[in-house]
Amino acid sequence: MSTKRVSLTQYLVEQQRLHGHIPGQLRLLIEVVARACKRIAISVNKGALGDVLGTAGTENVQGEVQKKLDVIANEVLIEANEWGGHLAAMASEEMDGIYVVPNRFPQGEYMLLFDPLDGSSNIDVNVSIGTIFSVLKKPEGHAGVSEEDFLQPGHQQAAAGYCVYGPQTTLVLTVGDGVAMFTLDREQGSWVLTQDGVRIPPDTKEFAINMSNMRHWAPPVRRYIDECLAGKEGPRGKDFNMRWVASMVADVHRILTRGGIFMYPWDQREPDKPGKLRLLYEANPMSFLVEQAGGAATNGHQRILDVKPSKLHERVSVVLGSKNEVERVTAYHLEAGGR
Ligand SMILES: O=P(O)(O)OC[C@H]1O[C@](O)(COP(=O)(O)O)[C@@H](O)[C@@H]1O
Ligand SMILES: [Mg+2]
Ligand SMILES: [Mg+2]
Repeated sequence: MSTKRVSLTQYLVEQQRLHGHIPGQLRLLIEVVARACKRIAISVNKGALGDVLGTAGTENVQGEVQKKLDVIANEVLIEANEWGGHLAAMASEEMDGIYVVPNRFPQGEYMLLFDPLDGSSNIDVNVSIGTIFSVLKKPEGHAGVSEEDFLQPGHQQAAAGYCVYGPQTTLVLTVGDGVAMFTLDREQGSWVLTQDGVRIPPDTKEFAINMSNMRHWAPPVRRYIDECLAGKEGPRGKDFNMRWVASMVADVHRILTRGGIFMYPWDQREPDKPGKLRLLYEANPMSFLVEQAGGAATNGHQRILDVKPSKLHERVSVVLGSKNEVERVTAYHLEAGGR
């Protein structure tokens, strides 16, 4: 496919018609999500002019202080999608339970999960933030929809993606046939395909981790980072670079663009929590994208996409990116046993 002015709609129609990858309902659902992201991008760009910075004065179910944009982005996604007619229910980082689409709206067979605003700590300092989403099919065989229906392993996702609000606004998408990137053309108001068949190189010299947590890490993570830090003279025989944006969307976008490894591992500050990031609407969609681009994603012990969730806001340890590095970190965990 030529990358010359192919719109998101054209790309999706092609996926639907020529390759038979996606049903019509899913195509339209993705278009609604993309439209919502455009609206969120407008609010993000307004910043102080739109009175969207700062805290909302409320907390979400996970005890995190909500920023105004967390709340705005959540509302935009719900409002856009409940009219779409393709959904049975939605779930979000910012909502305690699931949101069943009321029956005054048209009903559909999909379920949408999202982190409406990822990288909240970067909103007020004008650093890249994003929206992450995951699409599941509602299980057949029963009427209605419950929280239980959302607890599917990530390999069952029908589609996943994110939108990064940075120097450019970019939508990154997979429907299970590779990864495509679309850049928002603000003058035209349209998403233009700017990269198809995204590939993550298997090797890298760049890692992303919050180093301030080093003293709390488990030994396998410590071992991996120590070896990277030892550089040319160490066991890896090469110098490594480090990047940490602290917006998962931006860190994963860099990895999809030029490779690297991203880790938010379990640590001993809260030993009962498997990690900081959420499985269903952060780790799963990102893992689907990374695998579709030839990378790997594990929780240190197993493929993230094979983890069977037990609750909606479940957390997970995350190691993702360049395949050979992710396999190395996973091997260190398996050798060490335990965490
Ligand atoms: O501030 P820390 O500990 O480095 O954590 C950064 C991580 O937290 C997150 O911001 C969590 O996402 P939310 O902003 O959606 O809560 C990730 O995007 C990022 O990777
Ligand atoms: Mg997040
Ligand atoms: Mg968030």
